[in-house]
Amino acid sequence: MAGDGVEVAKLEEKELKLCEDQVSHLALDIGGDQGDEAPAGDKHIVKATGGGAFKFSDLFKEKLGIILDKVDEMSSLVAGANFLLKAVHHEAFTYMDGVKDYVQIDHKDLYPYLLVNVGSGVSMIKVDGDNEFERVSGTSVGGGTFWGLGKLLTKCKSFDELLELSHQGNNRVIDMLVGDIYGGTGYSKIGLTSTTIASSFGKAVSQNKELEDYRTEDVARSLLRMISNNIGQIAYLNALRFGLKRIFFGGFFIRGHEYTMDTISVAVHFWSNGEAKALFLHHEGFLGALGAFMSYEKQGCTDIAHQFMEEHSSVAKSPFCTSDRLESSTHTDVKDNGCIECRVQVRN
Ligand SMILES: Nc1ncnc2c1ncn2[C@@H]1O[C@H](COP(=O)(O)OP(=O)(O)OP(=O)(O)O)[C@@H](O)[C@H]1O
Ligand SMILES: CC(C)(CO)[C@@H](O)C(=O)NCCC(=O)O
Repeated sequence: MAGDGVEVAKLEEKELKLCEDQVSHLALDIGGDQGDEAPAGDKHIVKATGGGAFKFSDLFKEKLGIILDKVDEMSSLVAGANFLLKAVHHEAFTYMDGVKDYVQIDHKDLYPYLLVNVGSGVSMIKVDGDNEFERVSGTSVGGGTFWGLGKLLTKCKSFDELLELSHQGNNRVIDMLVGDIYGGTGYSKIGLTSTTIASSFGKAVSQNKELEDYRTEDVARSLLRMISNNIGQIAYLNALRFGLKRIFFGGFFIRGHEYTMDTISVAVHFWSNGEAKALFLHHEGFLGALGAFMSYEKQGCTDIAHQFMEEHSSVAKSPFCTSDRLESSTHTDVKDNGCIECRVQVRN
């Protein structure tokens, strides 16, 4: 926490509970010592979105004297994605076979697109314009499933550890491939190569092994492939359903992890017969927070949003300008743990 700014960090729910005391310094830094029972008129208002804005509303109010001004989760995600896609030059990229290719988006040709936000669960949103969108689908098999099942199966203590394990693993040890079923060959007549996964975790059925007999690396790898594949497939089917040519994937699950992006890309490529491409967002984990922040402007409180843009953009007046400076600024603030540190001057 800096004296003149606010640091944004991602915390899991259990971490938030553990660090109530530390977080209370936030209140002191923003508003001075108001004590636990600050009078309502003196309380500070902070934009917040997602389930946490509801769930932790009382905690913030009682412990920190901060009122969470709730911004709709889907609107925030869409506003954040639209903003990034218009303002940041190197925001969207494809990822295939280890190659990251930045895609230049023509602002006039941005809509419609499918936004797939992979957090604990997955939301799929058809975006038709600046504030025009519809959540068209979702799946409960998302980042929380990977982390939750992964934790149980591998006894990992952190998400990063689980990702690292998956990086070292070989999914062929546990997944049943088409080749395993077809005696080493593929089923080319219906477009299935011998290495296509026929059944995730399917080999475990006949191998007569206990969980302990598998390497945790291989378990983590199969799990990551299963979930990423499934998300890629459902996303593509929804894009097809609405004739959308672009699918942008965001959410904290992705974390720029190569294998996750590669699997999602392969799934989209496979199901679309190579016609569609998965696009990833450089600032994928912060769409909602950014969108909530942008809502200051919608409310007519242009000062804060504009000030932010003035500090980060070469074209001061327009929050939707193309700006390499914004990009380089956020780049330098990306920390080792994947968090972006964002300092915003708060005016009294
Ligand atoms: N360091 C980390 N610790 C915990 N989870 C992480 C971490 N890094 C990435 N993740 C992934 O991010 C997911 C949570 O993402 P995010 O914070 O965007 O979602 P959420 O807001 O909890 O969920 P939802 O969007 O469904 O409301 C986790 O389930 C996990 O898969
Ligand atoms: C419930 C939300 C929107 C909360 O962010 C998210 O976790 C989600 O989209 N879950 C998937 C729910 C479903 O559509 O099956």
